Amino acid sequence: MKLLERTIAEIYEEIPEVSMFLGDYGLDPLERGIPLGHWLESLPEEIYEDIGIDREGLVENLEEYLRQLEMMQLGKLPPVGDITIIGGHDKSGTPEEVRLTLTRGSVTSIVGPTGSGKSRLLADIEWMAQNDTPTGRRILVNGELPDTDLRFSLEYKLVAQLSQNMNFVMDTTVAEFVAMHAESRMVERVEEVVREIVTQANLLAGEPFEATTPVTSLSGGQSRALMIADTAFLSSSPVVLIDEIENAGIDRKKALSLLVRKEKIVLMATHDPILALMAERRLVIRNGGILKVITTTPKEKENLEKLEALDNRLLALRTRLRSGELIEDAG
Ligand SMILES: Nc1ncnc2c1ncn2[C@@H]1O[C@H](COP(=O)(O)OP(=O)(O)OP(=O)(O)O)[C@@H](O)[C@H]1O
Repeated sequence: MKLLERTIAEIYEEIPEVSMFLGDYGLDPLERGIPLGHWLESLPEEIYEDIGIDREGLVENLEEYLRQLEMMQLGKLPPVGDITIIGGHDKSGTPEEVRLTLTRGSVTSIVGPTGSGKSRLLADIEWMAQNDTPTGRRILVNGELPDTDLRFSLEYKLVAQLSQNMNFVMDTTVAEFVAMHAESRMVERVEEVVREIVTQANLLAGEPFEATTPVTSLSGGQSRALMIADTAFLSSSPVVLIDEIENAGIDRKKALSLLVRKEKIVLMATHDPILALMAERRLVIRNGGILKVITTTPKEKENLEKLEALDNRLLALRTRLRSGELIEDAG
């Protein structure tokens, strides 16, 4: 039920801080058996004039206060060190014999044909599934069942998603955009953090951009680089899910190492062999289930270097193509 529809007595009982919030405005409801919304409506105009805020403003401030309160309480929760995926079943109901723990600072790739269930696995993690999704999987946090409040909290996000397309609609500069995020995260030294994020994003992006560039004029690669740096530095979510980072015109290796350095648990669904081998483990999905868990072998890591050399050659060809050259020698 919405806050304003609940009685003041109920609210005070559950969230005593609300009486402190109202007290700061010199408000102290005597009759507490009525809904908070009714009481606020019943207050004469002069009172709102005295406290210098109208009813909507007061309600907005109360909502913001409650959001911050919730974040502070969540901040006191023990940090997430690892998550565990406990297998359910595939699309045919065959049990998935898996119990897999992913720790901070690790990268896991998810591979499998289209429609095999890669996104479903990411969604199970995002929702901290408890045998209540089509796969029957369960997700543990720090080896334990996650708190129900945590599961359904709007503020606490276990997962930050990086999707292929970033569509900026606001007319702000890069610096303003990042500063807004930093402020909403209640970060201190906002300017310093903004500078760091823009620098890091520039290291990932093929073409440089400035803090003063409007976000709407960033290229696909630049905006993706910005979102990755922003997530690494500002997102409090311990888990980062990446869907198809390929073709984004960014340095994928640096992007991953930036996220790992920030101690995230990174999972990425990918069809790109370079990305798949950069991960230390890959989950092979088939028919909705985790078929195999492969640890990247030393031989594969060696091959990674060859694949990167190949990729660089392709990249060079792409650059030549773009600049209008003939590609008669593909070497
Ligand atoms: N174990 C399962 N049991 C039942 N349904 C499942 C299971 N796993 C996945 N599904 C369902 O199968 C469908 C396809 O899965 P999903 O979209 O995750 O595939 P995908 O591998 O991400 O595909 P793409 O590569 O095309 O994005 C979805 O409707 C999903 O809910």
